[in-house]
Amino acid sequence: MANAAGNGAQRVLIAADKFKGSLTAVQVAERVTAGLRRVVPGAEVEALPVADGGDGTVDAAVAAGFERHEIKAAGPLGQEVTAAFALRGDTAVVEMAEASGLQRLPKGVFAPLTSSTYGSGELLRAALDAGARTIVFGVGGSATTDGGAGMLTALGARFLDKDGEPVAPGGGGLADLATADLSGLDPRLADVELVLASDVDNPLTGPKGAPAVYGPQKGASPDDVEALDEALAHYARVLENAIGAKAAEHAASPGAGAAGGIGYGALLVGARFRPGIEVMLDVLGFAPALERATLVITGEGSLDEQTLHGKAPAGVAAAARAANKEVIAVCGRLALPPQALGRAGIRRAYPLTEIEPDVAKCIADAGPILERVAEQIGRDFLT
Ligand SMILES: Nc1ncnc2c1ncn2[C@@H]1O[C@H](COP(=O)(O)OP(=O)(O)OP(=O)(O)O)[C@@H](O)[C@H]1O
Ligand SMILES: O=C(O)[C@H](O)CO
Repeated sequence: MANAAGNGAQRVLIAADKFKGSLTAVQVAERVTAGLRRVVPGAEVEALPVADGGDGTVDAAVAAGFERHEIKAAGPLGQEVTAAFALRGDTAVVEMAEASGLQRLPKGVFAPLTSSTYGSGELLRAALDAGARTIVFGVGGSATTDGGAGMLTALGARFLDKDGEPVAPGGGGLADLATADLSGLDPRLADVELVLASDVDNPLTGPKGAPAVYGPQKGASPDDVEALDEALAHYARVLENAIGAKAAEHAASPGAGAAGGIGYGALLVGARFRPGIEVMLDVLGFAPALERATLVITGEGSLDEQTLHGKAPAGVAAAARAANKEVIAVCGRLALPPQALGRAGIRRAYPLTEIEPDVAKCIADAGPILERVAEQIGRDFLT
């Protein structure tokens, strides 16, 4: 294939997300760089691992120069976990999945009714303690469906049952909620810019709400989904009694249903919703890197229908297309036809399965196979 630059002087920007389950975004960038350099030893390559607010977001920020801060926080089941946030100057990147993500559950365990976001609130508090004035709150990949009640509790809110006792952790416990009191919320929240960097734009409840759409991936049965939907709707009504109509407006807003409704909790404390990949591209310094590039390589584990709905490669491709830069993609598996890729601004995708048809092998041996894929890209675009 002809080199798009026509003179062998491509400047490549690798801006890919992780291959979930096989490679981190940093490893994807390293392997692609290694493969390209094997074909063109002096290739100009810049790596900018990306994330969409879900798991991997703190790692991407750290790769872009943020400092990693670790704290002990509550995991989804209340167990102690080590969770990190990222800080640069007075901007923090807090990833809810660090404390409350699916990967924080013991292997094979799901707890759709009882998982709590308390640890995410502890992470936000730690970011405030560290002096953050802007907090990018990346959400997605959660184990939880508690409407952010755990997070708000860690930040000073009180959620009580009819006997004045705290309700049980998790979305299930919200069915017993009688009163909500937000008066004790950390006052520093009023002074920070809080950005809800969300992977999805669902409302809190209803057919497109958090329990119905994302409950099943957290192990919720149809009965659990119904119970969670009712509990979250009840929670929103109790909050409406406590703070007025804006509670109901937030529940219906885009992103309220992100990460089991933690989006709703974040909106209640003044967060502004933005698509996660857009926020992260800003935070990571994508625009200046894009300006330097002539060819962009994006990607993720599975390029599929979901990718087109605001996932990292779609966000990267949209920004690159707007800047008139050529975009190709690497992925583990490819489930999109060339026309759909084209519409998303991706000229060509290179799945690992083109080299190794056995998906299990592609996952087990992802790094070396990705290097071979990158060698092919080097031959197609850099020589
Ligand atoms: N090395 C690989 N080879 C083949 N398929 C892979 C490989 N790594 C990951 N996958 C596929 O990609 C899926 C993960 O997809 P992906 O990395 O796009 O994350 P996701 O589930 O869309 O979540 P997120 O929104 O966090 O990116 C895996 O379940 C698997 O099917
Ligand atoms: O965590 C979740 O529920 C999904 O990633 C959607 O935000």
